[in-house]
Amino acid sequence: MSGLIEIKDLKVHYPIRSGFLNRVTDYVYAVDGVDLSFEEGKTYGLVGESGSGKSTIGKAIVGLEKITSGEIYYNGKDVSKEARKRRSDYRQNVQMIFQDAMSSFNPKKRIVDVLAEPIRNFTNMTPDEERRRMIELLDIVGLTEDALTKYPHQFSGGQRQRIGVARAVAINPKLIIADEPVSALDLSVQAQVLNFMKRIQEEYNVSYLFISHDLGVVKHMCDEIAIMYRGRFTEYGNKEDIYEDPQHIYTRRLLSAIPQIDPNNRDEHKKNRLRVEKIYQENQSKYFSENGRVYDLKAVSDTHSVALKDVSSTLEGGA
Ligand SMILES: Nc1ncnc2c1ncn2[C@@H]1O[C@H](COP(=O)(O)OP(=O)(O)OP(=O)(O)O)[C@@H](O)[C@H]1O
Repeated sequence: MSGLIEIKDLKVHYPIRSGFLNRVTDYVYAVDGVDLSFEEGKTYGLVGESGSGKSTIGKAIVGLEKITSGEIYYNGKDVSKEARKRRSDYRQNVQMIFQDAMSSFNPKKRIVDVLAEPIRNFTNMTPDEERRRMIELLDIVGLTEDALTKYPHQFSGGQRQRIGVARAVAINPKLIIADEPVSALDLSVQAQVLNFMKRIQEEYNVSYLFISHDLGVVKHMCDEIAIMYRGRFTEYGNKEDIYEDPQHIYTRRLLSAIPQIDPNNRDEHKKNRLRVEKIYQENQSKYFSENGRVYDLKAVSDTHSVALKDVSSTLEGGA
């Protein structure tokens, strides 16, 4: 056993019920035999098309989804049964950031209560220590103490997501599952949140499982990458190998959907970035078309590369 947390042959099958008696007639094999080993302070990317099972893996690891079979080893012990217990040592060490902080925060709770919840659940801090910890957490995500008395709706989407990051790291977890953490944000804000996540990693040596459909963001954030297709990993490896020498046809197809822009050509990069941001701001919509092709603007982000995902064929196929 080498990793901090090890996932062995993880399966999550959802029963499909039908008929008058509501009998189980089939299963959705959402996750169907996945192995993953997390080391300290590293970021693992999980990419794949919609419905391939990415979120289900994340939820199963954090204990929000019941696993059908497989093991989760933490400190050398199989904790797959305790993963769903609210206050176990494992649950303290594996936290989650959701795509939309607005829906994961209770709108009636002030930020002081949002941040205090994990601290009170998992630590024995005095009220003074608790407050100091909250101010330290806000500081690391670029916010000040006055945020504590406000409500979630009083912040911008990016600020809320930064508070989500602060809450996830509040009790020093070893692993944070980040499920599409920036895909609901405007392009200009995405990079900011990602940079705060990187800074937190440097400070606390936390590992991330970074779930995204955006290969540009994954390239920027991750050390190791798993490509997922129909509940399984079709390819797994370090970033360089996956991007420079993809072995599997499905990975090649995913990568080729994103035209790469030479990262050394800064002028070109900047010009494209500004162009894409302008298009996004003007359109405020997911898709935009140019020269007969349709592009997915939400697939555009990342501080180092700018790319438009050509989704013409998907749309034509789905129409
Ligand atoms: N509670 C559920 N009951 C039945 N099927 C489910 C349930 N949750 C997810 N699924 C199915 O499991 C499969 C994997 O879903 P999952 O949400 O993990 O995919 P994903 O790769 O995260 O997709 P997306 O990128 O769209 O979020 C899909 O076919 C989905 O419809």
